[in-house]
Amino acid sequence: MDPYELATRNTVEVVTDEELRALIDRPVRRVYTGYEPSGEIHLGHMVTVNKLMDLQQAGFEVTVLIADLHAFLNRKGTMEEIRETAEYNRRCFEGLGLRGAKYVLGTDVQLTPEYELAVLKLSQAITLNRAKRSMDEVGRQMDNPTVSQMVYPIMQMVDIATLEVDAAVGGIDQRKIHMLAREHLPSIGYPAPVCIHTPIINGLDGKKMSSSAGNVISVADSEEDIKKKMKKAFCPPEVENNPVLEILRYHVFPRTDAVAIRRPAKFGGDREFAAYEDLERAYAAGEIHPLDLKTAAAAHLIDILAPVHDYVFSR
Ligand SMILES: N[C@@H](Cc1ccc(O)cc1)C(=O)O
Repeated sequence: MDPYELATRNTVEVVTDEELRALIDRPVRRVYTGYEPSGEIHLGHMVTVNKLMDLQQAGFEVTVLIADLHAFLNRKGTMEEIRETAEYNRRCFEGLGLRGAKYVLGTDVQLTPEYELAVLKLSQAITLNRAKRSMDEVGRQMDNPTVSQMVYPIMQMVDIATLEVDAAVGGIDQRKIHMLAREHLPSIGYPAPVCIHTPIINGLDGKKMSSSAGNVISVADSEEDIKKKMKKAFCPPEVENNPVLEILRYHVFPRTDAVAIRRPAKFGGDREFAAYEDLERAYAAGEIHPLDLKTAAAAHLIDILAPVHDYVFSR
């Protein structure tokens, strides 16, 4: 696959397309994603992990920021609690295939005088209103935001300059922060980053994904857990809001050449798909039973996650 196609497949938006094309022509190109340390690394995180792997294959140098201070500012726990999950998360990302990436812990780069000065400069240029709105889909309990949650997006902007990356990858929920970065980083002497946005996928029940709702599959899940959860997954006969199809599209196809759907002979026997679009078309046409779709998705997901699970927990 050519670098442009690798960079853009399964994205919802690239800002801007021309800038991405120009970047791909440069001999050295750097991209990053930041993650707040999280109790479990799950299918939601894996959408951007897969995109970073695409970009690595497209010749980008990849940095993964484990944003411990950001998690703290966003009221996700004490610094000690967050520190503990940070190391675990790094193992998960490596296990998922992000080897050879540069891993940076937020607190290791965010407490220098230069970083602080950049934060202060930008904080003087950005209105409270813009800062707050940029956190709409990222901040916790934003009906009652803290000052730290206004510092958060500004630090995220300064991360881009500090890590010296040309491009930022994130879910579409990062869009408003990224737009602020594009607008304001030039004022501190740093070029506007190219922004690559991936979709936010639904939980297994078709509702908003959340670890506490238990509607996610994570790296910590065993084969049995995955089977059980997939069996219960919401899988309507249509293409819209279908979490099983989303798993096949964003997690299975990027990591495999072909997906086999096993069907009883009386329903036409097995079928194999080399591209997601073909499978989606067949499903929409009623040629694949939801149960057979689920079984195939579960089997592939197990193949993908079992070695990750082993890597993370075999110590
Ligand atoms: N805002 C990201 C985390 C993040 C933090 C700092 C960054 O520089 C980048 C990303 C999230 O919602 O999880």
